[in-house]
Amino acid sequence: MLDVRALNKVYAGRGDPVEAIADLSFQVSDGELVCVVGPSGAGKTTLLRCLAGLLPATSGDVALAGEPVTGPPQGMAVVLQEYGRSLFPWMTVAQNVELPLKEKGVARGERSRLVGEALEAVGLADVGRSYPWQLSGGMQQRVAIARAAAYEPQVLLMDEPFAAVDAQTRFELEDLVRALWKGLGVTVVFVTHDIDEAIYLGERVLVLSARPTVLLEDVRVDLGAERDQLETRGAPEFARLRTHVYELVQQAKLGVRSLADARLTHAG
Ligand SMILES: Nc1ncnc2c1ncn2[C@@H]1O[C@H](COP(=O)(O)OP(=O)(O)OP(=O)(O)O)[C@@H](O)[C@H]1O
Repeated sequence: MLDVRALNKVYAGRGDPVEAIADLSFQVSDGELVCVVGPSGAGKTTLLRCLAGLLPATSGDVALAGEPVTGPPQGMAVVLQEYGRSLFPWMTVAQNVELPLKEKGVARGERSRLVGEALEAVGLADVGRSYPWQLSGGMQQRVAIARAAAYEPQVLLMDEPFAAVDAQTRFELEDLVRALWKGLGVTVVFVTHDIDEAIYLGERVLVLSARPTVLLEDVRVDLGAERDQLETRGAPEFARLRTHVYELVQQAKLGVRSLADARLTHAG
Protein backbone atom coordinates (compact mmCIF):
# COMPACT_ATOMS: atom_id res chain seq x y z
CA MET A 1 0.00 0.00 0.00
CA LEU A 2 2.84 2.38 0.88
CA ASP A 3 6.23 2.00 -0.71
CA VAL A 4 9.08 4.26 0.41
CA ARG A 5 12.32 3.90 -1.53
CA ALA A 6 15.62 5.64 -0.81
CA LEU A 7 13.79 8.67 0.56
CA ASN A 8 16.06 11.66 1.20
CA LYS A 9 14.99 15.08 2.43
CA VAL A 10 17.22 18.13 2.73
CA TYR A 11 15.73 21.43 3.92
CA ALA A 12 17.46 24.08 1.85
CA GLY A 13 16.60 27.41 3.41
CA ARG A 14 18.53 30.65 3.61
CA GLY A 15 21.01 29.20 6.12
CA ASP A 16 22.95 25.95 5.92
CA PRO A 17 21.01 23.07 4.38
CA VAL A 18 19.59 20.63 6.96
CA GLU A 19 19.57 16.97 5.95
CA ALA A 20 16.57 15.67 7.87
CA ILE A 21 16.26 12.23 6.22
CA ALA A 22 19.37 10.52 4.86
CA ASP A 23 18.02 7.34 3.34
CA LEU A 24 14.79 5.56 4.27
CA SER A 25 13.22 2.55 2.58
CA PHE A 26 10.31 0.52 3.90
CA GLN A 27 6.95 -0.88 2.84
CA VAL A 28 3.60 -0.92 4.61
CA SER A 29 1.15 -3.59 3.48
CA ASP A 30 -2.55 -3.05 2.96
CA GLY A 31 -4.30 -3.03 6.34
CA GLU A 32 -1.17 -2.88 8.49
CA LEU A 33 -0.74 -0.61 11.54
CA VAL A 34 2.87 0.58 11.72
CA CYS A 35 4.29 2.92 14.36
CA VAL A 36 7.35 5.14 13.95
CA VAL A 37 9.57 6.12 16.89
CA GLY A 38 12.93 7.84 17.18
CA PRO A 39 14.74 10.51 19.14
CA SER A 40 13.45 14.07 19.16
CA GLY A 41 14.33 15.83 15.90
CA ALA A 42 14.86 12.48 14.14
CA GLY A 43 12.76 13.52 11.18
CA LYS A 44 9.50 11.75 12.10
CA THR A 45 7.28 14.68 11.15
CA THR A 46 9.34 15.26 8.01
CA LEU A 47 8.79 11.62 7.03
CA LEU A 48 5.04 11.87 7.62
CA ARG A 49 4.80 15.06 5.58
CA CYS A 50 6.65 13.39 2.71
CA LEU A 51 4.30 10.38 2.91
CA ALA A 52 1.30 12.73 2.88
CA GLY A 53 2.57 14.58 -0.19
CA LEU A 54 2.75 17.82 1.81
CA LEU A 55 6.51 18.08 1.37
CA PRO A 56 8.46 17.10 -1.75
CA ALA A 57 11.28 14.58 -1.28
CA THR A 58 14.75 15.76 -2.29
CA SER A 59 15.34 12.35 -3.84
CA GLY A 60 13.79 8.90 -3.65
CA ASP A 61 10.17 7.87 -4.07
CA VAL A 62 6.95 7.47 -2.12
CA ALA A 63 4.15 5.48 -3.75
CA LEU A 64 0.58 4.88 -2.58
CA ALA A 65 -0.99 1.73 -4.05
CA GLY A 66 1.54 1.83 -6.88
CA GLU A 67 0.96 5.51 -7.73
CA PRO A 68 3.77 8.02 -7.06
CA VAL A 69 2.87 10.58 -4.37
CA THR A 70 3.55 14.04 -5.79
CA GLY A 71 0.94 16.03 -3.80
CA PRO A 72 -1.75 15.16 -1.21
CA PRO A 73 -3.40 12.00 -2.63
CA GLN A 74 -7.15 11.45 -2.45
CA GLY A 75 -6.78 8.22 -0.52
CA MET A 76 -4.98 9.65 2.49
CA ALA A 77 -6.16 11.33 5.67
CA VAL A 78 -3.90 12.95 8.27
CA VAL A 79 -4.50 13.51 12.00
CA LEU A 80 -2.10 15.91 13.73
CA GLN A 81 -1.24 16.64 17.33
CA GLU A 82 -2.77 20.12 17.32
CA TYR A 83 -6.47 19.28 17.23
CA GLY A 84 -7.22 22.84 18.35
CA ARG A 85 -5.84 24.15 15.11
CA SER A 86 -7.12 21.42 12.81
CA LEU A 87 -10.85 21.99 13.49
CA PHE A 88 -12.67 25.10 12.29
CA PRO A 89 -14.17 26.88 15.34
CA TRP A 90 -17.00 28.50 13.36
CA MET A 91 -18.29 25.15 12.12
CA THR A 92 -20.19 22.62 14.21
CA VAL A 93 -18.65 19.24 14.92
CA ALA A 94 -20.78 17.61 12.21
CA GLN A 95 -19.84 20.30 9.68
CA ASN A 96 -16.15 19.80 10.45
CA VAL A 97 -16.47 16.06 9.84
CA GLU A 98 -18.48 16.67 6.68
CA LEU A 99 -16.13 19.19 5.06
CA PRO A 100 -13.62 16.80 3.42
CA LEU A 101 -16.54 14.71 2.14
CA LYS A 102 -17.94 17.77 0.39
CA GLU A 103 -14.54 18.42 -1.15
CA LYS A 104 -14.43 14.79 -2.26
CA GLY A 105 -17.78 15.27 -4.00
CA VAL A 106 -19.80 12.81 -1.87
CA ALA A 107 -23.58 13.29 -2.30
CA ARG A 108 -25.55 14.95 0.54
CA GLY A 109 -27.42 11.85 1.79
CA GLU A 110 -24.29 9.74 1.78
CA ARG A 111 -22.40 12.52 3.60
CA SER A 112 -24.95 12.64 6.35
CA ARG A 113 -24.78 8.84 6.78
CA LEU A 114 -20.95 8.83 6.90
CA VAL A 115 -20.83 11.73 9.39
CA GLY A 116 -23.39 10.02 11.65
CA GLU A 117 -21.55 6.69 11.54
CA ALA A 118 -18.15 8.26 12.20
CA LEU A 119 -19.37 10.30 15.17
CA GLU A 120 -21.09 7.20 16.53
CA ALA A 121 -17.87 5.18 16.12
CA VAL A 122 -15.86 7.66 18.21
CA GLY A 123 -18.57 7.91 20.88
CA LEU A 124 -19.70 11.45 19.96
CA ALA A 125 -23.10 10.81 18.39
CA ASP A 126 -24.67 13.44 20.68
CA VAL A 127 -22.41 16.41 20.00
CA GLY A 128 -22.76 16.90 16.23
CA ARG A 129 -24.43 20.29 16.73
CA SER A 130 -21.86 21.54 19.26
CA TYR A 131 -18.85 23.64 18.33
CA PRO A 132 -15.32 22.25 18.79
CA TRP A 133 -14.45 24.84 21.43
CA GLN A 134 -17.31 23.56 23.59
CA LEU A 135 -15.57 20.17 23.87
CA SER A 136 -12.62 18.90 25.92
CA GLY A 137 -9.25 18.34 24.24
CA GLY A 138 -9.78 14.58 24.12
CA MET A 139 -13.21 15.03 22.53
CA GLN A 140 -11.81 17.43 19.95
CA GLN A 141 -9.21 14.86 19.00
CA ARG A 142 -12.02 12.31 18.65
CA VAL A 143 -13.70 14.69 16.21
CA ALA A 144 -10.46 14.91 14.19
CA ILE A 145 -10.33 11.09 14.14
CA ALA A 146 -14.01 10.89 13.13
CA ARG A 147 -13.33 13.31 10.27
CA ALA A 148 -10.49 11.10 9.04
CA ALA A 149 -12.58 7.92 9.42
CA ALA A 150 -15.62 9.37 7.61
CA TYR A 151 -13.40 10.16 4.65
CA GLU A 152 -12.77 6.39 4.30
CA PRO A 153 -9.08 6.76 3.43
CA GLN A 154 -6.89 3.93 2.19
CA VAL A 155 -4.13 5.21 4.46
CA LEU A 156 -4.43 7.11 7.74
CA LEU A 157 -1.35 9.06 8.84
CA MET A 158 -1.18 10.18 12.48
CA ASP A 159 1.51 12.51 13.85
CA GLU A 160 1.74 12.36 17.66
CA PRO A 161 -2.04 12.73 17.83
CA PHE A 162 -2.29 12.11 21.58
CA ALA A 163 0.72 14.08 22.82
CA ALA A 164 -1.46 16.89 24.17
CA VAL A 165 -4.12 14.87 26.04
CA ASP A 166 -3.99 13.46 29.58
CA ALA A 167 -2.83 9.88 30.17
CA GLN A 168 -6.30 8.48 30.88
CA THR A 169 -7.77 9.95 27.70
CA ARG A 170 -4.73 8.81 25.79
CA PHE A 171 -5.40 5.17 26.68
CA GLU A 172 -9.01 5.51 25.51
CA LEU A 173 -7.92 7.11 22.24
CA GLU A 174 -5.33 4.39 21.64
CA ASP A 175 -8.06 1.77 21.97
CA LEU A 176 -10.25 3.84 19.65
CA VAL A 177 -7.51 3.82 16.99
CA ARG A 178 -7.12 0.04 17.28
CA ALA A 179 -10.91 -0.42 17.03
CA LEU A 180 -11.24 1.88 14.00
CA TRP A 181 -8.24 0.29 12.34
CA LYS A 182 -9.82 -3.16 12.71
CA GLY A 183 -13.30 -1.96 11.76
CA LEU A 184 -12.26 0.00 8.67
CA GLY A 185 -9.42 -2.24 7.51
CA VAL A 186 -7.44 0.97 6.87
CA THR A 187 -3.63 1.11 6.66
CA VAL A 188 -2.24 3.25 9.50
CA VAL A 189 1.13 4.93 10.01
CA PHE A 190 1.35 6.36 13.53
CA VAL A 191 4.23 8.59 14.61
CA THR A 192 4.87 8.90 18.35
CA HIS A 193 7.75 9.66 20.71
CA ASP A 194 6.16 7.30 23.27
CA ILE A 195 7.76 3.86 23.06
CA ASP A 196 5.02 2.13 25.09
CA GLU A 197 2.34 3.64 22.86
CA ALA A 198 4.16 2.47 19.72
CA ILE A 199 4.36 -1.11 21.00
CA TYR A 200 0.80 -1.17 22.35
CA LEU A 201 -0.64 0.05 19.05
CA GLY A 202 1.60 -1.34 16.37
CA GLU A 203 2.00 -4.54 14.45
CA ARG A 204 5.46 -3.21 13.62
CA VAL A 205 7.58 -0.43 15.08
CA LEU A 206 10.04 1.39 12.83
CA VAL A 207 12.89 2.72 14.97
CA LEU A 208 14.66 5.70 13.39
CA SER A 209 18.18 6.95 14.00
CA ALA A 210 18.97 10.55 14.90
CA ARG A 211 19.11 13.06 12.04
CA PRO A 212 20.00 12.58 9.21
CA THR A 213 17.64 9.67 9.52
CA VAL A 214 18.09 6.06 8.56
CA LEU A 215 16.06 3.05 9.70
CA LEU A 216 17.71 1.37 12.71
CA GLU A 217 15.30 -1.55 12.97
CA ASP A 218 11.90 -2.68 11.77
CA VAL A 219 10.64 -4.42 14.94
CA ARG A 220 7.81 -6.94 14.64
CA VAL A 221 5.27 -6.78 17.49
CA ASP A 222 3.70 -10.15 18.28
CA LEU A 223 1.17 -9.18 20.91
CA GLY A 224 -1.92 -10.61 19.23
CA ALA A 225 -4.91 -8.90 17.65
CA GLU A 226 -6.79 -8.25 20.90
CA ARG A 227 -4.99 -5.76 23.09
CA ASP A 228 -5.90 -4.63 26.57
CA GLN A 229 -4.35 -1.70 28.38
CA LEU A 230 -3.68 -3.71 31.55
CA GLU A 231 -3.08 -7.21 30.25
CA THR A 232 -1.05 -6.33 27.16
CA ARG A 233 1.12 -3.79 28.94
CA GLY A 234 1.70 -6.32 31.73
CA ALA A 235 2.74 -9.15 29.40
CA PRO A 236 6.38 -10.37 29.43
CA GLU A 237 6.60 -9.90 25.63
CA PHE A 238 5.54 -6.25 26.02
CA ALA A 239 8.32 -5.73 28.59
CA ARG A 240 10.86 -7.39 26.30
CA LEU A 241 9.87 -5.24 23.34
CA ARG A 242 9.86 -2.06 25.42
CA THR A 243 13.38 -2.78 26.71
CA HIS A 244 14.61 -3.51 23.21
CA VAL A 245 13.09 -0.43 21.57
CA TYR A 246 14.12 1.80 24.51
CA GLU A 247 17.71 0.64 24.16
CA LEU A 248 17.64 1.24 20.42
CA VAL A 249 16.33 4.80 20.88
CA GLN A 250 19.02 5.46 23.51
CA GLN A 251 21.64 4.19 21.08
CA ALA A 252 20.14 6.37 18.34
CA LYS A 253 20.51 9.41 20.61
CA LEU A 254 24.20 8.54 21.01
CA GLY A 255 24.58 8.63 17.24
CA VAL A 256 24.38 4.93 16.39
CA ARG A 257 23.22 4.55 12.79
CA SER A 258 22.99 0.79 12.26
CA LEU A 259 21.71 -2.18 14.23
CA ALA A 260 25.12 -3.85 13.86
CA ASP A 261 26.72 -0.95 15.78
CA ALA A 262 24.09 -0.87 18.54
CA ARG A 263 25.29 -2.03 21.97
CA LEU A 264 22.27 -3.77 23.44
CA THR A 265 22.90 -4.89 27.01
CA HIS A 266 19.69 -6.91 27.40
CA ALA A 267 19.15 -10.13 25.46
CA GLY A 268 16.61 -10.11 22.65
N1 LIG B 1 11.21 23.80 7.51
C1 LIG B 1 12.38 23.41 7.99
N2 LIG B 1 13.53 24.03 7.65
C2 LIG B 1 14.72 23.61 8.12
N3 LIG B 1 14.88 22.58 8.96
C3 LIG B 1 13.78 21.94 9.35
C4 LIG B 1 12.47 22.30 8.90
N4 LIG B 1 11.57 21.46 9.46
C5 LIG B 1 12.27 20.61 10.23
N5 LIG B 1 13.60 20.88 10.16
C6 LIG B 1 14.69 20.15 10.84
O1 LIG B 1 14.66 18.80 10.40
C7 LIG B 1 14.94 17.91 11.50
C8 LIG B 1 13.80 16.92 11.66
O2 LIG B 1 12.63 17.61 12.13
P1 LIG B 1 11.25 16.85 12.40
O3 LIG B 1 10.28 17.85 12.89
O4 LIG B 1 10.89 16.05 11.22
O5 LIG B 1 11.68 15.87 13.57
P2 LIG B 1 10.77 15.02 14.58
O6 LIG B 1 11.42 13.68 14.71
O7 LIG B 1 9.37 15.04 14.15
O8 LIG B 1 10.97 15.85 15.91
P3 LIG B 1 10.13 15.80 17.30
O9 LIG B 1 10.17 14.41 17.80
O10 LIG B 1 10.91 16.75 18.17
O11 LIG B 1 8.75 16.27 16.97
C9 LIG B 1 15.16 18.81 12.71
O12 LIG B 1 16.56 18.98 12.88
C10 LIG B 1 14.49 20.10 12.35
O13 LIG B 1 15.11 21.19 12.97
